[in-house]
Amino acid sequence: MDYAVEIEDLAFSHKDGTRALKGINLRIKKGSKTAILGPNGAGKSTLLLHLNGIYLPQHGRVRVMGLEVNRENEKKIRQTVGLVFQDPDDQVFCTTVWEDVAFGPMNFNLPEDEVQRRVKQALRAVRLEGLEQKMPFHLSYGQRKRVAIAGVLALRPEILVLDEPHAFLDPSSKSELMKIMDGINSEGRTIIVATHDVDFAYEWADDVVIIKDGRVLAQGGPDILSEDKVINESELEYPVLVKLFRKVPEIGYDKMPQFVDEAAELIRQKLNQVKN
Ligand SMILES: Nc1ncnc2c1ncn2[C@@H]1O[C@H](COP(=O)(O)OP(=O)(O)OP(=O)(O)O)[C@@H](O)[C@H]1O
Repeated sequence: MDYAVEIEDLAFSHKDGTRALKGINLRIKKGSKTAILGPNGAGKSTLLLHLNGIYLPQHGRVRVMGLEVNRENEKKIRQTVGLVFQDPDDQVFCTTVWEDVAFGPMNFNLPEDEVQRRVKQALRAVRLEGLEQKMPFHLSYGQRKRVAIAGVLALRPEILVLDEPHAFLDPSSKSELMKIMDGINSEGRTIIVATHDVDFAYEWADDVVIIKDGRVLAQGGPDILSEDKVINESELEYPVLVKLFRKVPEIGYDKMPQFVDEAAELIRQKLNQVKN
């Protein structure tokens, strides 16, 4: 099995002494869509910041695409792993949208025509064409978030890491972002998302990692989000579909539905049985 991320016994304390990570062991499959879930303060952001070397391991090790995360590999790591912060205002700072998205590729000294090509493609991917000359400051929050994503996409990272990409986005921007992420994943890139949104994780991810109190509590397919033990220990909630189907066990199902269409089909089958 090929892994995009391999973490062994990672521990990390912040400068004020807060022990944010207390021995994380985790492997994330290459090409997967992985959701990292956990309550506030669980250590998700601290973990993500280790994936592109913003934080370096104080104890244990982190490898991305086989590369050890350490100071010597810093430049390669930043090219391999693109990190989109929770708040776009921590990331978007240039005078125009175009300059902002071009900033990363220019910093890697790519030729001018290659920079132009990448910026154009990244802006197309996040559907921000036509806003190239706007000041990011004059855009909406959701649009600034997409500028931040485009800036990372323009670096063509093999692993894309997003911290709470849905925070403060309206429902249509959320589903648009989901399509953008799926498009990037279909090119074979690994996508890792930290989120509080269990419904999103249940529907979108093919691997779910639950972090609590600086440790990995559980990892597996999205169906782990229907397990009592996992939900009780993690302080998360069941996804809405799971909540609904747990209340009507008489519908009868072999496997808890993961998608609305699947759930609708089960209900339809049950109604037909009743009618006949
Ligand atoms: N820069 C920092 N300095 C000191 N403590 C920090 C810092 N950043 C995070 N922490 C602490 O480390 C722990 C883990 O925080 P982290 O932000 O990684 O959690 P999280 O799971 O991302 O939380 P949330 O879901 O609320 O964003 C928390 O106790 C937090 O207060």
